[in-house]
Amino acid sequence: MSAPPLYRAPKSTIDPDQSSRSWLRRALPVVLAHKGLLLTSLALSLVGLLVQVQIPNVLRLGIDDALVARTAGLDRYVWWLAGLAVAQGFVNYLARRYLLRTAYEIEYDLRNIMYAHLIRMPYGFYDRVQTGELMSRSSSDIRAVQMYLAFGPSILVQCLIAVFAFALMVSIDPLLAVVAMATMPVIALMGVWMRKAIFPVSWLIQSRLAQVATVVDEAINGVRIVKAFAGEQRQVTALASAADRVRWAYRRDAFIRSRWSPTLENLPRLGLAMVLLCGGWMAIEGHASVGAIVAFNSYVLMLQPPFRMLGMMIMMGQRAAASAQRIYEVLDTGSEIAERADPVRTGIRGDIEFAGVDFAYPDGTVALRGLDLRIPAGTTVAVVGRTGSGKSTVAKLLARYYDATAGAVRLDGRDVRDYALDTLRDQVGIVPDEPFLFSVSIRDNIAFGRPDASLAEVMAAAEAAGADGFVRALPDGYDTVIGERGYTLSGGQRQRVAIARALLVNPPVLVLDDATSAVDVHVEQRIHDALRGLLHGRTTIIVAHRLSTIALADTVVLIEDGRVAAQGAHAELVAGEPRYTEVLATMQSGRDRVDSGIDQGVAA
Ligand SMILES: Nc1ncnc2c1ncn2[C@@H]1O[C@H](COP(=O)(O)OP(=O)(O)OP(=O)(O)O)[C@@H](O)[C@H]1O
Repeated sequence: MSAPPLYRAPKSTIDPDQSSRSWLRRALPVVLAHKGLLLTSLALSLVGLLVQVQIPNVLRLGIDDALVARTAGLDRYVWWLAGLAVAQGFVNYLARRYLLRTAYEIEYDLRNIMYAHLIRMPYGFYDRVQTGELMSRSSSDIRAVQMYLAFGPSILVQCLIAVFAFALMVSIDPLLAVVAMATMPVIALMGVWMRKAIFPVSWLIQSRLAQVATVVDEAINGVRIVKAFAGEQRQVTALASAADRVRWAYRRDAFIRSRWSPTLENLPRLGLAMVLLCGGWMAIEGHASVGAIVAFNSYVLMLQPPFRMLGMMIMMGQRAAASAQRIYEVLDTGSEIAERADPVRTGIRGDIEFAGVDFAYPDGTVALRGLDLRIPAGTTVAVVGRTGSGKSTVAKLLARYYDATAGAVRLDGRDVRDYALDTLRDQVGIVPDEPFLFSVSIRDNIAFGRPDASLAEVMAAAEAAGADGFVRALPDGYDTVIGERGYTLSGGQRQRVAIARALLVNPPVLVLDDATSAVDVHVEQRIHDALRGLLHGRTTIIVAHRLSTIALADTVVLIEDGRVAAQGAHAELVAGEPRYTEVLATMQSGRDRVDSGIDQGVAA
């Protein structure tokens, strides 16, 4: 069995109780958790800047002293300039390394915070949201926020060059310094306008990218259905129309960027012309040196890259704000299935009671109406009923996938809401009719609930579930890695692996929700024989669509329209409950078509 990968928990969390705060304040803990790295990178950037702003000054002294006045040798200034350039390059390299490390640490944390939240969300949440939407919030939205959180402070530090350059220019010539920086207030104003214009488009882009992800996700996951109904062209058209909506949003974005960015970047260049005009006039009049004009020129040029980045940062900021809100929407969705403060963690015997249980799914569909049912520990009950009558819902409430709208579901006399969720789900094993398998080995699939199980235990569970024979015949036996979702196995084989998975955990309450529907009657018979031994002492609920399955149970519960219509031994119900015989007849006619009536004999 492969060793579980190491897990490093995120160093911080995003508190859901602070939804009124600005997105940046809420994200601050994630940044501050890496403040050591971030501050080192910012400090290094600052040192780089301090070195950089010295360069024009040395140039000025070189020109004025070595070229114009000839009071000093040129080589000294050349060495100084070369030394400063090398020092600046080295410091910038270090700053960038630290900055990128900060960025990826922040991304790691954000991803893990999001995933830890998603994986704990209840069934009801996943009924409502689309996978593609969640995928895009967990990937591109997180990337957008990470970029801004890590690179934003660094760009702001870079922009400090304006302050340093201004200070140095003032020390050389205050009047010329004011002229060189005259465009700065206009730049600040434009930045504010641009932010306002770009935010709605950023929001649109991110939500439309999520729509594309949803179309792709459904088409890939449903590719077998798409092909079965020759729906390829329809899917291509659906994607094209989603992609077209993204393209429209990106074009709006590009339009806004192309209108504002060049102006924002080039405004400092206007400063160049003004320096030449005023500085040139002052030099002619003898109020300024040629070296000072060259230095001012360099300073103004030096301002351009940070201001280009400032424009980018404003765009990034708006995209990050939109993305952060999309991430917070998920993080702020609380789990409706909450544990009480001091949950019960004791094991159970398996007494089950539904007392006046009403239940409606989050979309309002009423599934159970005043359901009363008692299943004593250690018994096996078959639940039958027409399709949609509420059989699977009974199982889902038992394991607290959902909570009852009214009434109570009790295990050993205690409300299921009193138990710790992991305790409850360890005690109640559910095998659904369409099991999900992971793209790992069969052994790891069976051992999913007990990763520490030995191979012998895995094989014993597989044997009981009737899976051992076909697994041994696979090329790598239990080590065979199955294709995505187990599609390289047949439906019946997948079901048997899922039964083995539940049996390995050996829960005191086992629910088989039509778990052998895709297995042929002979194999089902063998599984039942094995289960009969294993079911002993365990409370078992079998949602049954076959007479052969019902034969396993001590009692049968007939569910109609979300309530218990009748309960008793199979023979009693057949004798005295016409609704039961009606349901059996419909089950049987459906089965007959599948099994050619083979299993009628089993029930008899
Ligand atoms: N996730 C869901 N969201 C909304 N409604 C649901 C959901 N799951 C089931 N339902 C509805 O709840 C009712 C009961 O469903 P349930 O799955 O319990 O029926 P069932 O008796 O197990 O049916 P079947 O024998 O076909 O599996 C049905 O009307 C169904 O449409």
